[in-house]
Amino acid sequence: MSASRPVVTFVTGNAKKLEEVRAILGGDALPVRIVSQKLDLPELQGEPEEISSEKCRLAAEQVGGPVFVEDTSLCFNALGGLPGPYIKWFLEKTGHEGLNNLLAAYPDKSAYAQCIFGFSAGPGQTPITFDGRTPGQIVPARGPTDFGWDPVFQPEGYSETYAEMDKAEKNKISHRYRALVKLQEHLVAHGAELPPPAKAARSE
Ligand SMILES: O=P(O)(O)OP(=O)(O)OP(=O)(O)OC[C@H]1O[C@@H](n2cnc3c(O)ncnc32)[C@H](O)[C@@H]1O
Ligand SMILES: [Mg+2]
Repeated sequence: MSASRPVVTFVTGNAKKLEEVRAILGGDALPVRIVSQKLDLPELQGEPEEISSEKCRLAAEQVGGPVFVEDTSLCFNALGGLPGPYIKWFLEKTGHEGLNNLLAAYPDKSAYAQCIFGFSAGPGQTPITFDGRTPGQIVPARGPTDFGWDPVFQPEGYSETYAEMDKAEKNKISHRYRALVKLQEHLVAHGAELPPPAKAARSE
């Protein structure tokens, strides 16, 4: 039975994102089957919503069927929301310490993590976006360093950084969780209308 469910491909080059998306979405409750494909898609400059939407449009063309992607931003309030969608490059070039140093001149260390999922029913189908935000503070790095900027982000109301938190705990309050709940609702409501699996989608 599960083999005939429409297939939706999560396109990402990031294994940790995939791990969290799988953990949050869980097993068989959806009317669609989620598979994944590792593609490094070009990302435009612009507002996070446009980046996610355009990334999704390209993913749908490349995969040739229903897809979703996500784009994650880390936004510092003192810097008007930067680095925002460019956090990947800031992190890569300056590291955790550099991210803290960016805020050295400002008393306001508040930030928010934002995740925007883009979903498209297939090539030529306009992407829909679903966003989720978690507010917090930028702090000196604490905890394991296996996922991006997790060690420097301490969510509001918690004394641990994302990195120090239990994975399950992070997944209950994270920006990714909050956005994914909305995508999940959409898939529950409309997933069965998607075309049945035609081309076998790749899974990894
Ligand atoms: O292929 P895609 O899905 O684009 O994967 P990516 O790693 O390029 O991801 P983004 O373009 O969304 O860039 C977001 C950056 O933030 C990091 N990141 C994403 N989600 C995170 C999270 O929940 N905690 C910590 N770091 C995260 C990620 O490793 C990137 O460096
Ligand atoms: Mg990317």
